[in-house]
Amino acid sequence: MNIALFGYGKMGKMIEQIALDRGHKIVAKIEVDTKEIDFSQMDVAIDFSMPSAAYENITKCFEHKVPVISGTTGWLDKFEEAKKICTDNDSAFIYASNFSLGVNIFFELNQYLAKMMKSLDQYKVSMEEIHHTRKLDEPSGTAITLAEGIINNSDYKGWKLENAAENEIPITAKRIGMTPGTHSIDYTSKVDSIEIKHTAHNREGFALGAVIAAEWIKGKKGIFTMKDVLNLG
Ligand SMILES: NC(=O)C1=CN([C@@H]2O[C@H](COP(=O)(O)OP(=O)(O)OC[C@H]3O[C@@H](n4cnc5c(N)ncnc54)[C@H](OP(=O)(O)O)[C@@H]3O)[C@@H](O)[C@H]2O)C=CC1
Ligand SMILES: O=C(O)C1=N[C@H](C(=O)O)C[C@H](O)C1
Repeated sequence: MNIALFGYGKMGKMIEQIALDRGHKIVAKIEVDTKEIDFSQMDVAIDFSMPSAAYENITKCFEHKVPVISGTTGWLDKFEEAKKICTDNDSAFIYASNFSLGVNIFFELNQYLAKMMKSLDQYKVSMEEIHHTRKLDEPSGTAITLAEGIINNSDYKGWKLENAAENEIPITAKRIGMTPGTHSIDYTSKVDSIEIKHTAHNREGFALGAVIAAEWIKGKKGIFTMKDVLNLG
């Protein structure tokens, strides 16, 4: 399969390696806002660029009917517009705040736990995410997905990084060294705590998930999620 990489930083380089190992060809590596891009050879585009660049990269691909796997976080204020452009152009799209198998299982576990805790008012939820110091956005896209998973299955109405109200999930974002990505959710009562946690040991899981998603989406049309790709029920 011919893959185009939009963004050739930490993730782009790791995706390239995994894609080559799995027998794919990299037909473009786009690092800046290039005007002259040849879309004709691309079976699938994978965007791991920057919050400020993702929307334009993704929608340009849709206009050329190239399916997109989008891992860039921090641009979701334009997500609905991007989905519309995908549909209008009969293209295909998967956005995931986290492409790793482990985190996608963790997303399911988080929702299950939120349902169980919904009626237990004695427990208060909080979340912590830790990433490397080069990360541009906070909280992480993964933390936002986790918060949405709780909000959709409980009486919590939103999330906040600071000064969360009683019905909002407080999220703490820490930036420490080279940390690839650690997310934990804590329910605390006066007598005990329940914590679930996912720790990425490196970026390989994210990159492999993105390549698997690219393989899965080739030839499809529409908007999908990693739950479709991984058959997680
Ligand atoms: N969904 C997931 O599973 C994961 C998502 N991410 C997200 O992916 C994104 C990238 O992460 P990471 O690779 O670590 O970041 P890096 O900063 O290492 O790489 C980003 C790259 O994008 C390049 N870039 C800048 N402008 C553009 C543009 N207009 N078009 C294309 N590329 C451009 C940068 O070039 P230059 O340096 O020259 O500016 C840089 O090489 C982040 O948003 C991160 O949060 C990361 C890991 C997993
Ligand atoms: O920027 C990163 O590094 C990561 N970003 C994603 C996020 O914002 O959740 C996924 C992963 O945690 C690594």
